[in-house]
Amino acid sequence: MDLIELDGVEKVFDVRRRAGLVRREKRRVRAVDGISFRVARGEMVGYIGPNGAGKSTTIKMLTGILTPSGGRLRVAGIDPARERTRLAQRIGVVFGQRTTLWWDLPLKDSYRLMHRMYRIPDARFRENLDRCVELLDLGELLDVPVRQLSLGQRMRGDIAAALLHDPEVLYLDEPTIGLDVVSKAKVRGFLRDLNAEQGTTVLLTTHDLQDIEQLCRRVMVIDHGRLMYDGALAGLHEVGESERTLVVDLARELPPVVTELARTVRVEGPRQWLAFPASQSAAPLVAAVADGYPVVDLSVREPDIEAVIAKMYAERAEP
Ligand SMILES: Nc1ncnc2c1ncn2[C@@H]1O[C@H](COP(=O)(O)OP(=O)(O)OP(=O)(O)O)[C@@H](O)[C@H]1O
Repeated sequence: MDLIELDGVEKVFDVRRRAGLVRREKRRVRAVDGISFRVARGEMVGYIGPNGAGKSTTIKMLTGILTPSGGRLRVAGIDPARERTRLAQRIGVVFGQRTTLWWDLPLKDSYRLMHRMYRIPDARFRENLDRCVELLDLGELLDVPVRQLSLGQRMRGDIAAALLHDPEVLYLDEPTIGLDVVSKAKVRGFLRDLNAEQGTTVLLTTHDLQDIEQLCRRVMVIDHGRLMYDGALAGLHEVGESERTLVVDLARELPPVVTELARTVRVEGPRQWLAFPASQSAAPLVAAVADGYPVVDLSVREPDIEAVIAKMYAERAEP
């Protein structure tokens, strides 16, 4: 069953900006320009794009904070803008850059307030809180005011807050921003387990492509308010025409390897780097190199997803 449905959704902002001392110019910004997609229950989907692409605007429409200018949007069968309060019971939201917790209160008091706000049955609240406290390592932090928490601790506190009422859908906007390697690993591990064990549907916006690589099988790329790609992460390599690299260790220093199957892009002593299209098998290249050169060792490096996406954005930006 599809939990999130968008059909030709648009959001247009009218912005006034100064065009001289007194004159003001009206400008229309198409932040979201006719987006359609479906997310099935239990999916974990990455939603990525460069700055200003329209990601936050989409998330805000999905939570009901913003009303679409056009198109049709449903979350769990609910029109978010019309029934924002009813939808709030079904969704959880985490904004990495902002907290939903009460700054001066100890973490546990924020949770108590949410208990009441969302009218969560006592037993369910206790069970969910216990699970989050254990899995997100919050035990020592419950009595600490939020303003005294580190960024990573606060983020874990925020994720717990978003899950106390058992939402079916969780929107995460930059959940690992500014976190160190250990905290990132903790957050990612928790989200992976949450999705696998509770079946929570997750829509994840991030600039950290490792979040996507480690968590999402499906990724959507948005740019200038339009959906540019929707599919498996692996498929992005083909769209981005990326290359894999065959690293060859030769028995001695030799001139660059010549083969029509690849380009030799780097030579350092007896080691050479040969780039070839990611969509092609490495086998014929390996055979050709081993046949013509004194090979001691070989390894294949996969394309760097960040390079693929950067290339994709750059190509789209060209007129
Ligand atoms: N309230 C608003 N009023 C006017 N324009 C807005 C408003 N909110 C967003 N925009 C514009 O809409 C476009 C999309 O913005 P949005 O915040 O959705 O991008 P984003 O993909 O989330 O970017 P980032 O990665 O920087 O957070 C931008 O051009 C932005 O300036």
